[in-house]
Amino acid sequence: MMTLHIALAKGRIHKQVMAYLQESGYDFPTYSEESRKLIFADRSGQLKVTLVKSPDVAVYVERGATDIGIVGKDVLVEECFCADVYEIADLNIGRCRMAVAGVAGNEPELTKRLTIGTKYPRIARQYFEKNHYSVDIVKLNGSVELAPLVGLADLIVDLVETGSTLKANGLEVRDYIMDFSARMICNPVAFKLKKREIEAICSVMEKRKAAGGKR
Ligand SMILES: Nc1ncnc2c1ncn2[C@@H]1O[C@H](COP(=O)(O)OP(=O)(O)OP(=O)(O)O)[C@@H](O)[C@H]1O
Ligand SMILES: O=P(O)(O)OC[C@H]1O[C@H](OP(=O)(O)OP(=O)(O)O)[C@H](O)[C@@H]1O
Repeated sequence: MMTLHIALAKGRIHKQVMAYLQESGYDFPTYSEESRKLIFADRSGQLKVTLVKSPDVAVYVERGATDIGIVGKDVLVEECFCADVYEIADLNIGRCRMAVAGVAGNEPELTKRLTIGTKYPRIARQYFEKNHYSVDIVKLNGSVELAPLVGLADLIVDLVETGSTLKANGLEVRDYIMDFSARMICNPVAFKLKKREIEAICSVMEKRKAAGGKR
């Protein structure tokens, strides 16, 4: 077997996937959640894992720097990565929904041009265009829930899982746009050359999915 190189989206996804891999018997001697290292080899030589920022996962895979990658579908849709990599599995982890939200009980005047705060400008623009709203999109990089509280935006478009961040900040969902989960993507050349290795890792992840995707 050849070594399979995987790019994992840093954050929730890498933590969950590394826990799965370790529970499934892969041993990464130099890995810990706190480590500042970015690349980890498994003792058996089967896997090498690289931690990268979410929007970069498909870049590494597309260019063949890694064979496969694991990243949220939200990022793939926003970055429009679909043509040059294969999406080979829905891992059923990192499940969340993209929602439009605003200050609870405070509906904005829909006839005026609305300002929308979001980490996902493309998804937000498409949604409001489809619904015939005229909007200004303000691209933010996190803590998006703050924007309507300080007058930076009328509404936000952001991910919701439990709803606790919205609730803690006095916001409510106005509409749901799409559901998302983590996907495995593959470089087309690696898909041919490392078929066996890719099938092996897919079956490890499938077992976890069948077990309910819980740690
Ligand atoms: N609250 C959530 N619950 C479940 N999955 C989530 C949640 N927020 C995000 N995700 C999913 O996990 C992926 C990674 O999100 P995470 O917040 O860990 O990283 P990130 O936002 O890229 O990190 P940062 O912006 O801090 O660099 C997202 O792209 C999405 O698919
Ligand atoms: O519905 P909940 O379970 O509360 O989860 C939703 C929150 O999780 C994500 O933020 P994250 O923790 O990634 O922080 P960020 O604001 O830095 O992106 C998302 O952007 C929401 O803010």
